[in-house]
Amino acid sequence: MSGEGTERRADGFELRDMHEDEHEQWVALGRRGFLEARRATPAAVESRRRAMAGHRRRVAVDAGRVVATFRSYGVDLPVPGGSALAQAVSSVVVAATHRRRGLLSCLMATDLQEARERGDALAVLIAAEAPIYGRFGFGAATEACRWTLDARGARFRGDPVREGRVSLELAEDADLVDLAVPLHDRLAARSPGATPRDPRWWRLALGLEDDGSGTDPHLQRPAVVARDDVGRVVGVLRYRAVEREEARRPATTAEVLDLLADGPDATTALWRHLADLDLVVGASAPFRSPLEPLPHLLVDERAARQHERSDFHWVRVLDVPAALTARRYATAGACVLEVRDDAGLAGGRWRLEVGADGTADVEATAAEPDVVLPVAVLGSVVLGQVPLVGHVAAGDVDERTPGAARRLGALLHDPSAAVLGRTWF
Ligand SMILES: CC(=O)SCCNC(=O)CCNC(=O)[C@H](O)C(C)(C)COP(=O)(O)OP(=O)(O)OC[C@H]1O[C@@H](n2cnc3c(N)ncnc32)[C@H](O)[C@@H]1OP(=O)(O)O
Repeated sequence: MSGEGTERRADGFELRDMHEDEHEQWVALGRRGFLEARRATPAAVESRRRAMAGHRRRVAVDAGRVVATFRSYGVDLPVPGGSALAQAVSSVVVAATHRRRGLLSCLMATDLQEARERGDALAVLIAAEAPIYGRFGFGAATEACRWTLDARGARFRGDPVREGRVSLELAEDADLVDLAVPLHDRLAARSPGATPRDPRWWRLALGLEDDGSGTDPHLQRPAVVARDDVGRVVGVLRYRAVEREEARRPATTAEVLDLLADGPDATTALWRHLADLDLVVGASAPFRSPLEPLPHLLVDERAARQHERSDFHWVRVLDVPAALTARRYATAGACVLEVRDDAGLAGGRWRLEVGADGTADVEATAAEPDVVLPVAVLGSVVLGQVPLVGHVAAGDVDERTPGAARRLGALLHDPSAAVLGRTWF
């Protein structure tokens, strides 16, 4: 270290907090790093500055130029039945001229160490590519997929709209910020891994504020709000038409931008609304949970299809007792688990004891372990969405007591459908 918070590497690169006058370089590097075609407008540069205020922003600097960026900030990450203090990691970019020289590795090591020292239980991110983060102890903890609905073939089993339990109304973009924020927060609180969306998130998504991501405020994006019989907002749907015509017949698809639904009536009403649109042959909804109930709403379940299923949130455990006691469990049980962590942050041997009320006690122990697993596997299963059984079958889990991995898997599993959606940390 040379100076507070500054590290000068043998190759001369300086790793340190970003100076405020380097913000424009930060934004430019980010846009180049993600191969975006458009330069950031001055409004977008300012918007990014506001968005990142209060976040930890680290850079690598080579001869006065910012060549790498790394941002992190604290979130209350929803976990089954509660939430855990977590470090959200974002804006990870190394200039194309400076890659594979260990810059990300240095920035990540410092950030995870600081998060651990601050007392964060977890770190979380959304990976640009799957091979990047496993080496840092992250495991894929939620999955997302694209659901398509063949509107012409879709017949729904019930009709909650006609029964009057949910009513739909058109909404203007400007009104949606106030309507959607409380609904999303309510749903996210019970959705492991859900990413926070503050009013600014919505203003950007709605094109009411420019962050340079190219959201065009002139595009038509119809929006519908669902209310229950006492007028409470229980659903928000936004979509855009992807127009096509084949042989003088419409082949347009409704691409879902947001579909937030609290309960089966709202879920059915919003999917039915998409299926009933005129001039549209189908709906396509990216970044949804694979547990979306859509097929179960239909007479012909095959009118709904899952595509592009893939990892979404990646989680790294920083503090095993804090991570395991933050969540609730569906069944009682006990297990001694040994966590292996090459980075020396979270390794150890712990006795997990879950009581009948679903809360856990976790204590360090010298007892022989029932199960030995790498920290990345624990990160993958700690939100309850990814089953342990797949990791066992892959040989990543060392089961020392017969049947213990299956019992631990049953303790950790929480099959609640995550609220995902287009999102960013
Ligand atoms: C949370 C987020 O922000 S996700 C966004 C990630 N950013 C991007 O995808 C933008 C484009 N890519 C980049 O900017 C860079 O390639 C980064 C940030 C992904 C990696 O930065 P680098 O400084 O090159 O990583 P670093 O040199 O520390 O690599 C460490 C190891 O990871 C491997 N690695 C890094 N990136 C990748 C990748 N995309 N695919 C496969 N392996 C990778 C390296 O090969 C290296 O392996 P080794 O130790 O066996 O030699």
